[in-house]
Amino acid sequence: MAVYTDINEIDLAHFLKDYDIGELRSYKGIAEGVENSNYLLHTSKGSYILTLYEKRVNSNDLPFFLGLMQHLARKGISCPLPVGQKNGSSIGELAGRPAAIVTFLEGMWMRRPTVQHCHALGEALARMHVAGADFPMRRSNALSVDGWRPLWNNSKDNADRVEPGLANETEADLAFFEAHWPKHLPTGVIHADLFPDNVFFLGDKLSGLIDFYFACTDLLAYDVAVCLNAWCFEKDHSFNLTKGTALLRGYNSVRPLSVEEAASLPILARGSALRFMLTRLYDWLTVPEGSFVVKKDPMEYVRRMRFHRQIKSAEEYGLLPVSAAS
Ligand SMILES: Nc1ncnc2c1ncn2[C@@H]1O[C@H](COP(=O)(O)OP(=O)(O)OP(=O)(O)O)[C@@H](O)[C@H]1O
Ligand SMILES: N[C@@H](CCO)C(=O)O
Repeated sequence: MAVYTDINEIDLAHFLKDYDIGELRSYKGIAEGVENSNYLLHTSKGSYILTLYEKRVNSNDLPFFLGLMQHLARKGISCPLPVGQKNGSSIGELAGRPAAIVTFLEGMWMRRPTVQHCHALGEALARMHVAGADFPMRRSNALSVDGWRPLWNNSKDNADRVEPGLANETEADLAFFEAHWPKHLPTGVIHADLFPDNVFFLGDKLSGLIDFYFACTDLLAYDVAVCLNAWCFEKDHSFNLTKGTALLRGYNSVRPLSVEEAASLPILARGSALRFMLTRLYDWLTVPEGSFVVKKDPMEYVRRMRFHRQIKSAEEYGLLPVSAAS
């Protein structure tokens, strides 16, 4: 569960004096999430989410994350809106942690996304990319190709404990990406972690995007690749072509991928599978048993890496040829 930092009602009431969100009626920790501590607040003015940023979030990045949510919300993207303090700042401190309050989004995330959900997700992702185009701040992606080797160096000696041969397999992939990673594709603001648990729906209608704490400036098509990995594989690890087609069709209906982006999709999908394998592997090997962090299975993403190695073109993910798509 993700409540690493405990708060008490006295400190919370004191913290809330800096905000104009009414009287506190109740608060409770939210079990979901991995990175930060989240609380649901009910006040006389409504419901809010209080986030205490834990060690893995660099407080220097908070103005980017919170500024981005403000920018996207202003452009009509449904995402949490940071609530300003009376002095205008959106970042405070509580229990020794940087903390922020954002508006509560209605909806729930889909444990088993359908083809319709994948289509809606593709559309929403493209809308977010378009809305982010004039966001003035930049943040480089610490978890792109240059960041993978340092991350890998922490795990490589123990990787074969997860599966014999994984160390050599990963080394070969890293060398491949370092030599071939695309550099000249369109860039902009990407979410970089738009998994189903970060997308809320009310029925089949997408109601909002949350968790912008990996957002950064990077290749837009990389975000599409992350979503293909996160949304279009089934529990038995097979790729669902119908879901891939729906996701890409949804995306293309708002922001058509260029020919170059489409051609790079296989390497981007393979690279983003490696990125999630590496962070999962690190947690798998380092987070002690019985800790609050829910460890996710790195092998799920090793299987995806193997799948993407066989892919020759974006059509195999369901991208329709340009003439058929229009
Ligand atoms: N604005 C919001 N409105 C409604 N619920 C929210 C909101 N923000 C967060 N939550 C709830 O808190 C949970 C955890 O949030 P979030 O995903 O941001 O946490 P996290 O620790 O950064 O997790 P991770 O990075 O592992 O996805 C969500 O699954 C959701 O239940
Ligand atoms: N979405 C990530 C975890 C949190 O960012 C994963 O599934 O590995």
